Amino acid sequence: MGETFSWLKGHGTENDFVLLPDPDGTVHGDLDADFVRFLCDRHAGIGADGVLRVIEGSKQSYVEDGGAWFMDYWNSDGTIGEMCGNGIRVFARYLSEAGLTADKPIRIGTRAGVKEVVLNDDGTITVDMGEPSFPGPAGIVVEANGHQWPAVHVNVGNPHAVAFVDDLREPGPLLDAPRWSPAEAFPNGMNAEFVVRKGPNEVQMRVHERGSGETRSCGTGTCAVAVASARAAHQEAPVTYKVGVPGGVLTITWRDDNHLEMTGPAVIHARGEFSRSWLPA
Ligand SMILES: N[C@@H](CCC[C@H](N)C(=O)O)C(=O)O
Repeated sequence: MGETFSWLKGHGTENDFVLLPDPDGTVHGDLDADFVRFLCDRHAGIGADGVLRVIEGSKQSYVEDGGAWFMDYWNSDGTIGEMCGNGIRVFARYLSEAGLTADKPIRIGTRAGVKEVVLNDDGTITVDMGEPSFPGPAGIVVEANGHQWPAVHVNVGNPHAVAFVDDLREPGPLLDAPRWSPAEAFPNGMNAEFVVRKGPNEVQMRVHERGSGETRSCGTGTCAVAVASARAAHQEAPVTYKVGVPGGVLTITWRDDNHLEMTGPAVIHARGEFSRSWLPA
């Protein structure tokens, strides 16, 4: 059967990931884009929106402070994202179920810095997502299927364009990545969120993720949407939003220390062994 490696699958509000345990970094070395694309392929591979390689913080060389455990996150098209909000909850769930940590909080390193993650008694997981920033410029426009909307740039470790729409059907099928102008607003691409307000502290959104297409949820996207919604309504921190996505609901608090706190579910729902001899030639 050749050399095998173990994998798991997990999801957070139906944003799904292949996890690759690689504690000392010797199982997968440097992941490559072709391998990630194959793993995420829903027909020929295992199928997922992204890959999370699980490596000890001291065994990785991507960032200075890798935390106790480092989340090596990849989008399904083989590109790297700085941060993944749903992924980090799934990552923490795996660490806990595998008995790899009992820390409270768990310090998880990402390419957007170390995040503190707490497993709550009610089964949810809370992540300190850090401080948002609003790099601008003013006057950003997002376009999909011939429709255009004004958008705001919110960075929560990765870049988001948040656009308020009248109806979530307005953007149409998000088969292609939404475009934006001016071009320099997002030099490294962006994740696009389309949002409708449901109540004073409740919104519903769709997301097209950079590198993964339209997904059923995006944790960093819900953070960007919560803070953009609060600012649009002239609400000040602390404020809590329920953010609905096609795959569930996340609770986002913009704390008075300016940090965003994300709480939501995460499950591991499959595991297996894979032989490298099964990889396409
Ligand atoms: N699904 C994620 C975001 C993953 C990264 C994103 N596609 C990017 O390239 O920035 C989440 O839950 O935050």
